[in-house]
Amino acid sequence: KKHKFWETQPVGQYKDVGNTSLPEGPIELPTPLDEVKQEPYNLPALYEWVTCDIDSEETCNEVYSLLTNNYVEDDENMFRFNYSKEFLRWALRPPGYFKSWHIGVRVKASKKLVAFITGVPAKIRVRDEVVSMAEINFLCVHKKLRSKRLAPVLIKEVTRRVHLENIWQAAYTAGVVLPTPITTCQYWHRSLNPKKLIDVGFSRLGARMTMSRTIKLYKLPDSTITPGFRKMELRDVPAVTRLLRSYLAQFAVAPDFDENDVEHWLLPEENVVDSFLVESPKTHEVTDFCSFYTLPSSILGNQNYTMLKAAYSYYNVSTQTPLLQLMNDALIVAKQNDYDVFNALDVMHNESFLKALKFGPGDGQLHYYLYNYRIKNALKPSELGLVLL
Ligand SMILES: COc1cccc(CC(=N)NC(=O)c2cccnc2OC2CCNCC2)c1
Repeated sequence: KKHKFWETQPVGQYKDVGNTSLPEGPIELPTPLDEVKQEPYNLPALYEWVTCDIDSEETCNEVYSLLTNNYVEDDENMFRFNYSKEFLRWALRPPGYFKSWHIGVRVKASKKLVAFITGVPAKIRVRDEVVSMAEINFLCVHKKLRSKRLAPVLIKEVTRRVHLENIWQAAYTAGVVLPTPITTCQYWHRSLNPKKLIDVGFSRLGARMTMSRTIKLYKLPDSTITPGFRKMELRDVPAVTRLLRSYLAQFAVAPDFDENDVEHWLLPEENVVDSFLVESPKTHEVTDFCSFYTLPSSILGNQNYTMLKAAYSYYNVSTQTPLLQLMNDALIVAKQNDYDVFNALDVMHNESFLKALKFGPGDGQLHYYLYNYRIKNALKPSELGLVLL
């Protein structure tokens, strides 16, 4: 029976789709904190819960290795996400984070880490309501422990720990369809190193295309073209926060970033997140912004390469520079830094540049979900202003 677990959860159920009489908002009311289950859920006999201290070099190594060998692969099992240790520390320690939401499962006897799930706190606006949520990510069960029904226990345990902090909603994404997406995004890829992408099977040589013609097709200028285009610095946080908040206001679902959030999520960190802005040479006003995060993938089974260096479009704001030109500069910077591919979802205004900048559609979709929060009508991807890692 499909979704045995999800039919027990406060999420939009298939039977409710289209039922516009149901109000938008929380599906279940909060439980009094003293009625939230105080002890962890039961695990199968040989396993125990552990809170993963991502600051610890040893634990961070264990988390990194578990994900490197057992996390999400593409549909053809040719690539596997390879989040770096510094990326994991960035992703899991935003302002107000809870160590208790970094949850692992160990084998009692060997202490081997065999499963993981995380939450981080976030203020997410849904239409006119700013809701305190947990962003759930990195759900991973070791390949050898699949179909032991561990994932539902991990999800219930992170939910319990989120409830203990008096937070009752969550946001998450998945490549699979569960009850019930708030929107379904298409992902797109822009080749930066077409020769490598074809060699590793990420892309295929187009019909009637030679390799040299393909390399020429994706060639980019050696330097960015927008006057005033530069890396974001700490001093830019107030201006970028203003710019981003007013831009994200147009979307039905978006993060409600304050300056601390912007400093954490958007200040450049090498090999983790890159952010650029346009400072008007005349007025010195910050008029535009673009950013991408770094998420390599292991290449499974290729003689010449082991890693795919991929950039993922993050938050982009255009008020004076055409978004097309701004994103072309982002591609140019990514190419300068030896990225092989630049990925983007068709969220926000991304559709306006995807084809023009020679992105090709990916072969999968990314579904967005809210936990314990009903929205009346599913969104179009262009109404979504939230990018999860
Ligand atoms: C190229 O290596 C891959 C390794 C594993 C999976 C995929 C396909 C895939 N599932 N891609 C995405 O989910 C994706 C495509 C474009 C933009 N963001 C994405 O996912 C992000 C956001 C959700 N968490 C994973 C990273 C590709």
